[in-house]
Amino acid sequence: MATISAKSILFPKISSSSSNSNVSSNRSSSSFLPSFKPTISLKASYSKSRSPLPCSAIKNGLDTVEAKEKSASSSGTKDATKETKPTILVSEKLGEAGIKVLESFANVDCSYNLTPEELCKKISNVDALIVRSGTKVSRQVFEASKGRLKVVGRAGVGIDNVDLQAATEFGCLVVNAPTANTVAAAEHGIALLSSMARNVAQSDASMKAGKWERNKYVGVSLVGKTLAIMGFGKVGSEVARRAKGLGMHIIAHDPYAPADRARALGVELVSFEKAITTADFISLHMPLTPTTSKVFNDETFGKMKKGVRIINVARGGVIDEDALVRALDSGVVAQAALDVFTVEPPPQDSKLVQHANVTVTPHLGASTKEAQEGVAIEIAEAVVGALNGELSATAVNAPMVPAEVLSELAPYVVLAEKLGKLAVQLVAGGSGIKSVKVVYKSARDRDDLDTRLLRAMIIKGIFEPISSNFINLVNADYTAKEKGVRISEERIVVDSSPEFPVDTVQVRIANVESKFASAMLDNGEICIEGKVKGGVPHLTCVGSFSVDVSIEGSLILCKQVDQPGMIGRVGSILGQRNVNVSFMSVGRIGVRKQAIMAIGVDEEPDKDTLKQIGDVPAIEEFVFLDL
Ligand SMILES: NC(=O)c1ccc[n+]([C@@H]2O[C@H](COP(=O)([O-])OP(=O)(O)OC[C@H]3O[C@@H](n4cnc5c(N)ncnc54)[C@H](O)[C@@H]3O)[C@@H](O)[C@H]2O)c1
Ligand SMILES: O=C(O)[C@H](O)COP(=O)(O)O
Repeated sequence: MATISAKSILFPKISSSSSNSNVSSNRSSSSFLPSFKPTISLKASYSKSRSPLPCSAIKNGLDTVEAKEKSASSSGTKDATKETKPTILVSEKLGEAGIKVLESFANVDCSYNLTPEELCKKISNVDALIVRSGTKVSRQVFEASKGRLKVVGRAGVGIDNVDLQAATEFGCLVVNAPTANTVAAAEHGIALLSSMARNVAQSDASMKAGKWERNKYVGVSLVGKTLAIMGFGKVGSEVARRAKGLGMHIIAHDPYAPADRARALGVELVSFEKAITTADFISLHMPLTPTTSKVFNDETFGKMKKGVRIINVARGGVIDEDALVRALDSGVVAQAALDVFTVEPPPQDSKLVQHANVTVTPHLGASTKEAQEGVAIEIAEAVVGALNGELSATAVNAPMVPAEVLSELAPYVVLAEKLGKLAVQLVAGGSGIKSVKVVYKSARDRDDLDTRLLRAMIIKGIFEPISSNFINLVNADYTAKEKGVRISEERIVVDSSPEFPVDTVQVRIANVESKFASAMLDNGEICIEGKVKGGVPHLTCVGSFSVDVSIEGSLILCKQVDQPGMIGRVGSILGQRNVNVSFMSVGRIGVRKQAIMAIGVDEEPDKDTLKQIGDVPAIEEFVFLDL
């Protein structure tokens, strides 16, 4: 059985050597990969010899550990437990419960208020980084990590402070904690809505200044007023639910929200135009993206009802803050209540913050004890899971693959990587790969096969041996694109058992020369095909020759004229050189015609041995493939 875990789709597993380190491993084996039993123990630390993924990220990690071990042992201070654990940097305050989860698995470095330079300095020594909204995880951070940083955990929802493009390019998974602070943010939105309408903050300040200004702070009622929710996602829906209880009429604008969810809450989904022109109150709950940046500006404020009131617990950047000051000064916007700002903290002399009709809080939406504990546990489990190689349900820059799909595809994932690795070794040096086609034959409907994992693993198999990059599900497509290689896929429905997701997988590489001409089809493509038999990946076709060998160890492919004694001849050359043969298979186009002999070997034969095989007169060509 091939020694690779489906978990390595994401990362080589890092696990703690402490006794409770298997908490998340157990979770992963039972809930994430329920039926797949990897040959690497879930409790084992990864090691160089076992690692199925020779990659810079692994090497960096190992080098660090090994270097530490060397220096520690020479100084007599070796602490094996500490050295074998991954390191997680927490750069902003995280709930205690989350820290405990992290500490049971990793060395945890809680260093708050780091400057960008300090963060870049630390980052090359950590495997994961956990942030809230106050840490900018820029491209420089990923560059400075030199491939060691594998996961960024955002303890909250908004990931606008993380450079996702850079994370993806560096193969770093970004996960967030999208649900635990929803209610807290919604409650804060309602708190701002009510306190703004009744001038709570202003009148509080006035009284504390010794005044009693009952006429100045007459408020407005909420009942019967129209509230427009901009962004009808998790927080927006919860704000709607609560505002309905206050007797408000709720409309919402969200280009992506399902109408039935809105209907179920008695909310009418409307256009942006209708929302901003008819609302008495506008509450913002969309993410900050290039499309939503400064979407509230002079033009859009100009269309609003005079005296509109605005609440923002989403992101400061969705409002053009200078335009809001102008709209407040002109009275178009009567009041604003803001929890978030374009720059946080905003400058002390900010006209917006100082405006008499503005209520502000310092980004407190998620700051309840309950939400912070929840977020901390949610992100800690996601980060530990990701370091364990699991695909996170809250991955932001990788496809989320349901556990049952992953479990079913696990043996095919191994097959896919091996086929990629095999195919690329058949390409003659100097032939630039431009196009790879993957053909999946399956008895299932075309739509009933999620090929993202398989495609990623084929890309990994092809490119990892010929690049210094560590390739995983996060960056596989990006890597292929960056290298200018077009990956296309074709699914062919065949008459076989629908019990298995895939019957065969073919990898075809066009417009290249091959080291082994027999691997080419008449159309000039290198083509190899494999299938899973009894859970083990098998090579079933090379060019137009059928073979049947399990893909493990290394392989010698020989093209010969089919004749008696060939297996014995090659077998005895290998035997004399003490190279153990694990299997042999001959595929031929007809009796005594062209044939391909596939020989599995446990050791790599030396050059002389390979030359002796090549010198056998009936052998026309041969190639040694390292799997
Ligand atoms: N102040 C805080 O402490 C705090 C706390 C939690 C969340 N937030 C912020 O609140 C926002 C919403 O969080 P969420 O958990 O509800 O996220 P969510 O992803 O569940 O909801 C966001 C919604 O916005 C919609 N959307 C996207 N583009 C839009 C557009 N152009 N116009 C209108 N709607 C659009 C999406 O379809 C989605 O339904 C995020 O920006 C998040 O960072 C702030
Ligand atoms: O997007 C979020 O989750 C909120 O803005 C919370 O941010 P915080 O973790 O910095 O409080």
